[in-house]
Amino acid sequence: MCNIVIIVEKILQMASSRKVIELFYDVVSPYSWLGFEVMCRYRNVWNIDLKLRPAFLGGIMQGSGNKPPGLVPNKFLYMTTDLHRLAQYFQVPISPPADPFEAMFEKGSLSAMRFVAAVQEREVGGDKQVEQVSRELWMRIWSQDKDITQPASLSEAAMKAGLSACEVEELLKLSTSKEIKDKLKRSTQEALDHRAFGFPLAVCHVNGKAEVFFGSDRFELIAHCIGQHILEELLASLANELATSVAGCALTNHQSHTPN
Ligand SMILES: N[C@@H](CCC(=O)N[C@@H](CS)C(=O)NCC(=O)O)C(=O)O
Repeated sequence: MCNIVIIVEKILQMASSRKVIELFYDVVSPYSWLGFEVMCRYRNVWNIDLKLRPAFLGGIMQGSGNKPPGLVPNKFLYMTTDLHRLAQYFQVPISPPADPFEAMFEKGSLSAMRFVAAVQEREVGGDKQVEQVSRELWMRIWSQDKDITQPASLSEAAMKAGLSACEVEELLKLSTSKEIKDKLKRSTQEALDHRAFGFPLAVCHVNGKAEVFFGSDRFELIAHCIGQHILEELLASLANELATSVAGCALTNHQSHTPN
C-alpha cells in the first residue's frame, strides 16, 4: 500500500508540473503542418501546455543565412516523395501545389502569417482560432492548391475556421498595421534567438532551460525531454503494485472462505 501511495504522489506531482512547448511555424512550410498536427494531437496525450507561435520562415532563412531546402534539386525530389509518405503516415492531407516554387517563393506567406498573428492578437483565452485559421490556410496552400495571399483568400480561410465576416474584416485591417507587422517580426526574432534555421521549431521549457528541436521528426526526443518515459515507468510500476495487491487480497479472501 505504501508503495502505491508513493507512486501516485509522484504521478500527481508530474501531472501538476505541465511542461510548456512553443511551436514556431509558418503555413508556407509543409513540414510545419505535420509538426503542428502531431503536436496538437499529443497536447491531449502528453501533459503539456502547447503555445502556438506563428512566425515568418522567409525571415528565418534570411536571419540565419540558410536557403530553402527545395532549391537543391535532389532535396526537392526527395522531399516530394517524403511528404507523400508522411502525409499518409500522419493522416494529414498534404498534396503539393502544381507550382510549388510560385506558391512558396513568388507568392509566399507574409500576408498570411501577419493575418494569423492578428488572429492571435485578438483571441482571448486560448489558441483555438489561431489553430483553426492556420489549419485552413495549410489546407489551401498545401492541399487544395489555392491562394493564401489575397484578402479574399484569407477571409475565406478564416470564415471556414468559424470567424464571422465582421471579425474577419477587422482582422484584415489589423493584419496590415505596424503593431502586427512588429509582432510577427518579434516572434521570428525569438525563433532566431533560439538559433532557428528552419521550421517547424519546437522549444521545450524544462526546469528553466529551453531545449530546441528542428523538424517534424523529433517527437520521440521531445517526449524524452519532457520526461514522458518517467511517467510511463511510474504508471507501469503502479499497475504492477496494484496487480500484486489485488492478487494478495484475492488469496486472503479465498483462504478466509475455505472451510478448514
Ligand atoms: N527533417 C525535417 C525537415 C523539415 C524541413 O525541411 N523544413 C523546411 C521548411 S518546410 C526548412 O525550414 N528547412 C530548413 C533546412 O532544412 O535547412 C522534418 O522531417 O520535419
